[in-house]
Amino acid sequence: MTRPVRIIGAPTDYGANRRGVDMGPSAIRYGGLADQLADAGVTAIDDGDVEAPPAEVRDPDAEAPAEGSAKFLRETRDVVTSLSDRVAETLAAEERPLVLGGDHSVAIGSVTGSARDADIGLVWFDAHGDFNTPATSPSGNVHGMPLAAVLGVGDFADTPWANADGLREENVAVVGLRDVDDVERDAINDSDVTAFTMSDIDERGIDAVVDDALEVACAAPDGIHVSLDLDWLDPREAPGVGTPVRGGVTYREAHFALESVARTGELRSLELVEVNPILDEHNETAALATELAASGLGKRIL
Ligand SMILES: NC(=[NH2+])NCCC[C@H](N)C(=O)O
Ligand SMILES: [Mn+2]
Ligand SMILES: [Mn+2]
Repeated sequence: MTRPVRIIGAPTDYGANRRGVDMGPSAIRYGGLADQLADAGVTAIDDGDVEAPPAEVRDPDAEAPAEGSAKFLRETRDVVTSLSDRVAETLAAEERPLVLGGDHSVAIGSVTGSARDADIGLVWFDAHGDFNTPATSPSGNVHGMPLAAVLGVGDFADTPWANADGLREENVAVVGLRDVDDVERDAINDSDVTAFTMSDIDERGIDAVVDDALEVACAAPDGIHVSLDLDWLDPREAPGVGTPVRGGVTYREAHFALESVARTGELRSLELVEVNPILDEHNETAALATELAASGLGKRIL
């Protein structure tokens, strides 16, 4: 399946704890995305960015819920709703969306768009569970909530714009967990999502864990969405992220995982999130994101 790739930037930082991740799409483009995709042998069309006014431009008090519940949820809704449409239109045109974040809240748009009129699987590569809800979040940051949002977990059951129609917990795998909040841990354990921690990777190796994760996701009939939070990698490899956690996967483990994604032939849509160029070292995290995208889209060593 060599569908053309359509690049869609979602330059938000509403959901993050640190500013700057809204510059992620530029950093990733500047970091060599077009060249990497050419190396992967894919035709890429850059669709520019969805509209996402900087947080300063909006009135943060307008209809904002109380601090600690969900900050900038209204702004997030506006952006992810248009992103969701762009992703769905891209798929309807037989193209493959490549979404560039932005903070991880943009996944609400990518996943709802990808799961519109389709039953999809989801692989979530992340140090974090992103399984909080406005009621359980310790921070109020929506980037810690998108997986719960698309699955309609807890109070997100009453937030239809954030729920993905064609996604079931049984087809969701999270890989690389190492920083999970207490209530979030219970919610993950109570769900039908399959979660693999860094300890699972230590014990079984990246190949066994990624194989299992892909089996969970690829059981869905219409392909998989892959959401790659760059904080999945160890901060030594990916310093340019807002919520770094020690003990992440290595450079080669990450490439291997994305190469495994490409081998399934089931990749429907892909996103790269949480690249923060302000915190980065010479744009290396953005450049790494472009390389991993290429591996996911079929770039091979030989
Ligand atoms: N996409 C991310 N980087 N998420 C980090 C979430 C951190 C923490 N669990 C929170 O809810 O605030
Ligand atoms: Mn994360
Ligand atoms: Mn995340």
